Amino acid sequence: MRSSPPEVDRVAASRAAVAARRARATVKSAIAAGSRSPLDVLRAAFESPEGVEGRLRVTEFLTSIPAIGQTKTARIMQELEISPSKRLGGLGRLQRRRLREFVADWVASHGGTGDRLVVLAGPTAVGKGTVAEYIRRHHPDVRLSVSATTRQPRPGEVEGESYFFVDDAEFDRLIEAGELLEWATVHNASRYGTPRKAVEEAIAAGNSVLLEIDIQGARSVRRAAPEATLVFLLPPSWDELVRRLVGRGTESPAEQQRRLETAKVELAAVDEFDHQVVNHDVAEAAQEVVDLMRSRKGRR
Ligand SMILES: Nc1nc2c(ncn2[C@@H]2O[C@H](COP(=O)(O)OP(=O)(O)O)[C@@H](O)[C@H]2O)c(=O)[nH]1
Ligand SMILES: Nc1ncnc2c1ncn2[C@@H]1O[C@H](COP(=O)(O)OP(=O)(O)O)[C@@H](O)[C@H]1O
Repeated sequence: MRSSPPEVDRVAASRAAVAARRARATVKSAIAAGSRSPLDVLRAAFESPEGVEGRLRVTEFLTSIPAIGQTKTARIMQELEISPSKRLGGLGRLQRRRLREFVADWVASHGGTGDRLVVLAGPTAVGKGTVAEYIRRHHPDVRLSVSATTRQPRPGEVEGESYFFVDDAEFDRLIEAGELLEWATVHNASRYGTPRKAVEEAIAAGNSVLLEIDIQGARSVRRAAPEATLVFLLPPSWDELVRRLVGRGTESPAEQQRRLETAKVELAAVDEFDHQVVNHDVAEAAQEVVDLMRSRKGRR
């Protein structure tokens, strides 16, 4: 005999589903923030397949691990021969073993001492902004530094998200007070600088921070923080760089010409950098940068 009308059952079931989703989100954030080891989550999932951890999809679990994005997850799933719909609790014995071995290797080679401060620089229009934006959207564990600038906001740009827009007097004050980790005048136009405090606080809290700045700024960071990792974003070819600059259509032909002259000089700086990433495809370049943020073996 029913003890409650069907609507009550439905409400209770949907409440339970929301609670279960929340619980899974909590586990994922804990993995992403590094406060819970992925191996510990696997152990819990295999012990009680119907528990929160056991109900996590393998894809959700993998993408929660810092430096594993969607592209890499798809590749791992294929290698481990696990279908994308599988939950951790629903894996067979062989799949469990393969996944555990994979995660143990990953933790051993990526855990703990990842490179915390990473600079992404490169010539004009190579795609720095595009790759940084992709990382912001797909890798929420990576903190992107928000620069201060004296340039005017463009339509759609948000104060404190795109930049901190300040006037010349305030920028002078920031420099004098030592509040900038580095700063530079970019494209002979406006001044841009990295607020020091936000970077230091994020690193102290155990987060990785990415600075998308120009090449002069990258050199200043190297002086101020020698432990930082410098990544140079390269275009697939010179012609493609020209196409991207022209295609973006945000500069006049004269300004484009000037920037291309600067780009030639900047490309010569590539050897000063720890790593080079070619921006063929935005998602792949972003994944490479994120991987470098964690790899201990990556440094030259
Ligand atoms: N040194 C330095 N360069 C920055 C900083 N923030 C942005 N930049 C660089 O300033 C340049 C101009 O950026 P932006 O005004 O967004 O214009 P866009 O590159 O033409 O879209 C880019 O090369 C950025 O990498 C910063 O804090 N410090
Ligand atoms: N991998 C890519 N393939 C094709 N076009 C790209 C790629 N990355 C960026 N772009 C395009 O190139 C132009 C310049 O990119 P942008 O991010 O503004 O460069 P930067 O910040 O280095 O000056 C933009 O129009 C952008 O959409």
